[in-house]
Amino acid sequence: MTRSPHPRSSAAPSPASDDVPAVAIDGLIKRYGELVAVDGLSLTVPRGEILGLLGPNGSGKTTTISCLLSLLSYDAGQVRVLGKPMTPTSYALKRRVGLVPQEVAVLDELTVRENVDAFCALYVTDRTARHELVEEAIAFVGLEKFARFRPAKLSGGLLRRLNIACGIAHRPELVIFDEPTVAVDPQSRNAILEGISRLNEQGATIIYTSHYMEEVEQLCDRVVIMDAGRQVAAGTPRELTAMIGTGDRVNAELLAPETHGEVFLERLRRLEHVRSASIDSEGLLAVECRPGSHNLSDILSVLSEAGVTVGRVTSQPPTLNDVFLEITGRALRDEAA
Ligand SMILES: Nc1ncnc2c1ncn2[C@@H]1O[C@H](COP(=O)(O)OP(=O)(O)OP(=O)(O)O)[C@@H](O)[C@H]1O
Repeated sequence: MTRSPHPRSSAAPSPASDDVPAVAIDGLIKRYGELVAVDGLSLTVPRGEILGLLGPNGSGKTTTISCLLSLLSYDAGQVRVLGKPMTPTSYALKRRVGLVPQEVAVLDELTVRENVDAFCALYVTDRTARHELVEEAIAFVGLEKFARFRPAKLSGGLLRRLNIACGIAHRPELVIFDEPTVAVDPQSRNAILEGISRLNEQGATIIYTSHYMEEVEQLCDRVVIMDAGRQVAAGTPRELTAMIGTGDRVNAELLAPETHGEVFLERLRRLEHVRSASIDSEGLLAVECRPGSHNLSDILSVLSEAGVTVGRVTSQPPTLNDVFLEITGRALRDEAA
């Protein structure tokens, strides 16, 4: 997705309407029988933002999106999109929003071009205008060479790109991506993330749901972390990682780990900036530091004094997974396939 630029969203916000958030959700509750899938969620997305909704499978992201678009009824709460209440029959409002759903939703009997045209026709009736929009959307996702192909001939990554073209061809002001990179090869994944950034640069507000914290960290201005239908934390990736008690993680590959006792681990744990130290079954030493500065040389000195020889040493700043772990006691990845 690196070809011709997609022009600014057709109804780019006027300066006056910039004050109206793209999305305002207040006290949303959605139950499926006994199960509370969304539990009192409130969320505001200012215009121009890329908001990441991050949470493990089943945390309520898709249900939130479906309620937001009035594709599902809900039990309590209010939803306003681009300043207006969203209802099942808000057709004019829906024209200003694009959804790229989690499951690829295209028509098998139509070609790539016909698919994009069919989705665009839901919102744009004028054929000439639509022709231009369709060609732009196909170029935007880099599918020009495949325009005459049917979906069955496309790889998983290309199918995802077609799914995106179908969701954005009508140039929506707000675009919602629901886990668009699941089961996608790295090249297509990068192309998708790049394309989303470009859409945002051209004026679209983005909501991006994912259980891949790396993508959310890379792409999003602000992140809302969900668990069991609730918002458990919100902020920029930097704010979120700064608010927890975990600092950098130092990992060191221990050579002949079986020859070392536990004594040096105890010494490491006594260092002022060390929060925890452990060795996994493969002989990898993991030292979790406290936030702020830490002294790698202290750690290496303890190892050297104890006669421990190390291979590769790495140091990583805290991630959104650490944030999730600290708040919920579970890792995002445990539940995310
Ligand atoms: N139609 C439904 N009927 C009953 N329960 C449902 C239905 N859809 C979703 N759920 C349940 O609601 C909860 C939230 O699901 P939802 O799909 O919104 O989560 P998610 O964070 O989007 O996860 P995923 O990435 O797996 O889709 C889960 O426990 C799920 O099993």
